[in-house]
Amino acid sequence: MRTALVIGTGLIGTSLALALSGRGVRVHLADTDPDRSRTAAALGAGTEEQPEGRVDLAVIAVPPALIAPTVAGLQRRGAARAYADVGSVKGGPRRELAGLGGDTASYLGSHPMAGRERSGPLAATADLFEGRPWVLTPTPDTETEVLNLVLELVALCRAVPVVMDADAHDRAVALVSHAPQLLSSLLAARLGTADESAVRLCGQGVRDVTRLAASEPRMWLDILAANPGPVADVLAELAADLEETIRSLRALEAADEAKREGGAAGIEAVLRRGNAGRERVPGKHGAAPAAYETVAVLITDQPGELARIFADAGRAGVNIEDVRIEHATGQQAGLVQLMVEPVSAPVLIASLRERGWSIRQ
Ligand SMILES: NC(=O)c1ccc[n+]([C@@H]2O[C@H](COP(=O)([O-])OP(=O)(O)OC[C@H]3O[C@@H](n4cnc5c(N)ncnc54)[C@H](O)[C@@H]3O)[C@@H](O)[C@H]2O)c1
Ligand SMILES: O=C(O)C(=O)C[C@]1(C(=O)O)C=C[C@@H](O)C=C1
Repeated sequence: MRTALVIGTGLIGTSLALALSGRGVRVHLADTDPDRSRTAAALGAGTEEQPEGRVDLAVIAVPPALIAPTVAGLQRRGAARAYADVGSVKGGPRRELAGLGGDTASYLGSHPMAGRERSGPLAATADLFEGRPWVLTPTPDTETEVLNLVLELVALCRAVPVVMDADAHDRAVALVSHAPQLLSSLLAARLGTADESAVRLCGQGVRDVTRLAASEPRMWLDILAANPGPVADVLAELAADLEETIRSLRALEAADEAKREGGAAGIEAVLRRGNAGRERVPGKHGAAPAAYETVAVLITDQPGELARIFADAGRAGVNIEDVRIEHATGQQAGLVQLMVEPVSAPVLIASLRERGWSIRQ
């Protein structure tokens, strides 16, 4: 692929444009908001100049409801050899494109399973998709050249291609992406009206489960409106689980010992089912979940502390597999949790202590 046109230079469009530009593709950028394409260009994602002829691949990174009309418009002016979108929902846009009389053979619906709770080009990073699944939904009429160009896009972004049927994809993301977004919002919404004395106690657990609640509501309304049935099905099952869990908790309050035992068994069953589900969540780079050991290091909240800790870990010859930062409320300090291979943990602890770091165990 030599040339690409990215329509919609928000988080996803700019991230993939940065990856393509960084690997030598000439990328043209377009957005209905000129500030966004200007910002993306200033970040090095490509040029705001529009292409003179047809580009190899047009990537449509606009909200789901606008994908089909945008693809159809580009196809009418023969903008590219192939068209791919990156929307979070796949069945609807393909059917809408067919309804608009668009060419479904030169279009391939795709969805990178990577993102974040922030929107816009300033949140973009070139490595956003590295090692992440990127769903492709070809149909029997998809042209081979189109599939190959989109596979090249995925390879240039260092993601892992996964082929799926569009409707099966939509049912899958209802469970692994769309319902989690709503559950995060629902829980965070409870904090909105909670007493300040409760909110000030927020620790890492509630931060983890409410991260997604910071997402852009308009974008998510668009995503959920394009996949309402499968998401409602997941939530209905969860509602049944919640009712069962509430019954168990009420039983734990009962005077009758047998009832309390039944309640405890119900709660334990939920927690164990949770353990089993969590174990199935793939680890980094789509690999099997890894059992890392956590080394917790106290840091002061000042510039360069994180860089220094990473450099010291590097000097100890230890690879950091994952990292989390916990900020202490009202203090200029925090706890950095470094996840490492179990064999590396003692080496890292000894080496960091030697270099003056305070380790929490
Ligand atoms: N945010 C995520 O985590 C994530 C992850 C994977 C896929 N997606 C999908 O990627 C797409 C883009 O999401 P995002 O998070 O980058 O959103 P974003 O809000 O950061 O960016 C969307 C951009 O599209 C522009 N835009 C809107 N209508 C346009 C039009 N008609 N023509 C040109 N530009 C237009 C907006 O001005 C904006 O800059 C969506 O379809 C979303 O479902 C999002
Ligand atoms: O990690 C996040 O912040 C995301 O919300 C990313 C996430 C996801 O649910 O995994 C969100 C929506 C996308 O369509 C793909 C990825």
